[in-house]
Formats: sequence, C-alpha cells, structure tokens
Amino acid sequence: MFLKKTMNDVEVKGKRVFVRVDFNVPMENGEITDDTRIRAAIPTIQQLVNSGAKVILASHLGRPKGEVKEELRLTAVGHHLSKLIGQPVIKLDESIGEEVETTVGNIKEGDIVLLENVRFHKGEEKNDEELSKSFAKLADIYVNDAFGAAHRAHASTEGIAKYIPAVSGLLMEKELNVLGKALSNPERPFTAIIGGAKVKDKIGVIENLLDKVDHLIIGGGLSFTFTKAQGYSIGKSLLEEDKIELAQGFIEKAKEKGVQLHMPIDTVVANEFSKDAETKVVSIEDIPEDWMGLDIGPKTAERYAEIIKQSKLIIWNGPMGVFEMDKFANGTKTVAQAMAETEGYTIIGGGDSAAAVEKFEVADQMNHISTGGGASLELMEGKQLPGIIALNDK
Ligand SMILES: Nc1ncnc2c1ncn2[C@@H]1O[C@H](COP(=O)(O)OP(=O)(O)OP(=O)(O)O)[C@@H](O)[C@H]1O
Ligand SMILES: O=C(O)[C@H](O)COP(=O)(O)O
Repeated sequence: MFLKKTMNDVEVKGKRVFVRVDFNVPMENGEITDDTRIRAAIPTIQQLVNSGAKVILASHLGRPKGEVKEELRLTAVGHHLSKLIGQPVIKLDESIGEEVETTVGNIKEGDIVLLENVRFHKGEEKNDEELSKSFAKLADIYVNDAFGAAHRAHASTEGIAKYIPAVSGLLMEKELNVLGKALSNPERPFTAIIGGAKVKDKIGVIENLLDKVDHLIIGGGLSFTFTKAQGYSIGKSLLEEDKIELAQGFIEKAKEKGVQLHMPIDTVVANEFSKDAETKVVSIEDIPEDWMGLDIGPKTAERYAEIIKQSKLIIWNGPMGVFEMDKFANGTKTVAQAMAETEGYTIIGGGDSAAAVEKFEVADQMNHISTGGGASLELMEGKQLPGIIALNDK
C-alpha cells in the first residue's frame, strides 16, 4: 500500500504542475541510445495533459556539477519526447528565473514545457533552499515521477516539496508498489539473484534480503570473494580481500536463517581480461593460479535456472559475468532466459541487469523492469528514499 498522495488525489485542471522526471538517459554523440526512462514517464505526462494541466517538466542529465555543459543540455531529450507524445514540447535554456517564469505564466492547458538540466545550478545537488523556492515559484503543484533519482535529496527532488503541494506521479507509484510489495509481502518461494562487480556495492542489499528471501543466488565478479571465503583458490579473479570475513558471515547467517544460499560450483576462466582470451570451464575448486573467472560455469547456470523456474517471485540485480563479451555472456543469458520462462513474477532491479535483458531480447517478458539503478538498490537495502518521504501523506 502506497501511503503518499498521488496525482490522482489532486485537481490539476488549469494548474501549473512542476513534474520532476528522470530523463537521465544514456547519450552518444548527442543521440539518445536508450529512451526507456522517457517512455516510462509518458503515462504521467499524458494524463496531466489530458486533464488540462499546464505541464512543466524538470530533469537532470549526467553530472555537470553545477556548470553549464553544452553536451548535457536536454534539447535532444525534448525533441525525442515531442515525437513520442505527438505534440510540441517547449524546451527552455534555463530552469529558473524571470524568462522561465514569464513563459510558464503564459502557457495554456495541455501545453508541455521542458526546463533545462537542473544540475546546471550548484544548488540542485546541495538541496539549496533558494533554488528549491525558485522551482516552487514556477508551479501550483509538484509531482515527483523521478523514481530513478528518488534516493537523492536535491532541490528538485526533495527541497521543492516543502513549498507547494507534493504528490507522486504514476511511474513513482508503480515502482514503489511493485518493489515495496515484493519486499514486504512476497509470494514464496522468493528468490533474489545478486551479481555485478563488487561485494562492497551489495552489502546492504544482501544483508536486508537475507531476512526476506528463500533463495539467495550469488554470481558475477563479487562471487569470487564468496568462493575465497569457502576456502578455495580463485587465481586472478576479482577479490575484495577486506570483504572475505563479511562473506563468511553471510554464509553463516544464511544457514541460521534457513535461507538457501547458492554460490557457483563451476566457472568460465580466462587467461586475460579480453574478448579474445583463451577460456576453459573448471570446477570451482580447480581455478588455475594464473587464470581469472569471468562467468559462472554451465552447471551453475543450469542450477540457477532451475531455482528461478521453481520460484514464485524473483528479483535480479547485477550480471552473472562479463556479459558484454560473448565468451562470458552465457551465465547472464541463461539466467535472463530462465527469467523469461518462469511462471514466477520477475523484477529487474535496473542498471546492468536491465541492459542484459535488453541485450538477450527478453525484456518484454519481464513483469517489471525498474527505471532506477541506485534507487532500487537502496529500496532493496530497506532504506527510505528522501524523494518519497518528502511527498504529502494520504
Ligand atoms: N567475474 C567478473 N569479473 C569481472 N567483472 C565482472 C565479472 N562479472 C561481472 N562483471 C562486470 O560487472 C559489471 C557490472 O557490475 P555493477 O556492479 O556495475 O553492475 P550492477 O550491479 O548491475 O549495478 P548498476 O546498477 O550500477 O549497473 C559488468 O560490467 C560486468 O562486466
Ligand atoms: O541514473 C541514475 O541512477 C539516476 O538518474 C541518478 O543519477 P545520479 O547517480 O547521477 O544521481
């Protein structure tokens, strides 16, 4: 149950509505390479337009650190949004100030304005009071639909909510309902798959999930610290020496809590970190001294696929290997396909796992792909997100 007011709880007709979206999309040479986040914001924007709101969109793009960076302007995003939504988008070159105030004062019901990158102002990331007030001055209502940035307490994600009525958008509500329900009232068996590069980034997540899941599956670069903790040699595989004890602690804790912790039983090793490396499959206890594990092995992948298919709810965060290189993509691909085939409810926790299900062409078979990387990780860690706390209670 979502306990914050949503845009369905307020009258927006004729009102100027400041909508914080997360249009922080990947770009190459001025072109948007993945528009998922823009498409995900369309239902909110469309509903506001249809309801006769005057829509003022704000977002960050990249990390310009309080300076104007030409390549981080939102101009291309504005063009793309206009194409997707089928109506003009008035793109401004500033996000505050007199000119912006005049423009938003003159727009009509159903019009869409897109402000410039809010991180061109130093006050954004500092959650500066003056900047928050300048944003608030532009509108009658604040809608936060930027789930991907909800873990940031910034002027346009948190500060502004102190000055005008503040509610969630439809994407924000959906993300929180799906992830929130999974974490508070999961269908069982509940399985979490944790991969990616480093243990250090996933400590909080593993800790929190050990209290909730039936199966915890470990893969990716971080699995080698667990392998080492089990007493095996790992050659030149990724190791976080200072996290070995922690991994041992997780193995113990899983036993105490009756969580089935699954770690790799075999691995694809390579003689160097390269797409052209020499490779072989070895049992986890046989990793040669000069080689590095860059993917889970086929037996491990099959085992993980079985567990996924027997689960009612599965959350996946982080790839099983260096899936960007074909020779080390099999583990991540097998997991992605099992996620597509399972009858359980599948949630992708954003970031690289979202890129992986796209790459293996199973994205449309997932039940939910989160638009937040850091934000969904923090939710999985059991943290409260400042962008959500700031909204008005129901
Ligand atoms: N065995 C391995 N050795 C080295 N690198 C690995 C290994 N397995 C996976 N990786 C790399 O880890 C990277 C992904 O890790 P990272 O922790 O950044 O991703 P993530 O958990 O999906 O997080 P984010 O949401 O930030 O993208 C990939 O680029 C992948 O190549
Ligand atoms: O891409 C993201 O995870 C969000 O847009 C937040 O971006 P940030 O990590 O630069 O704050």
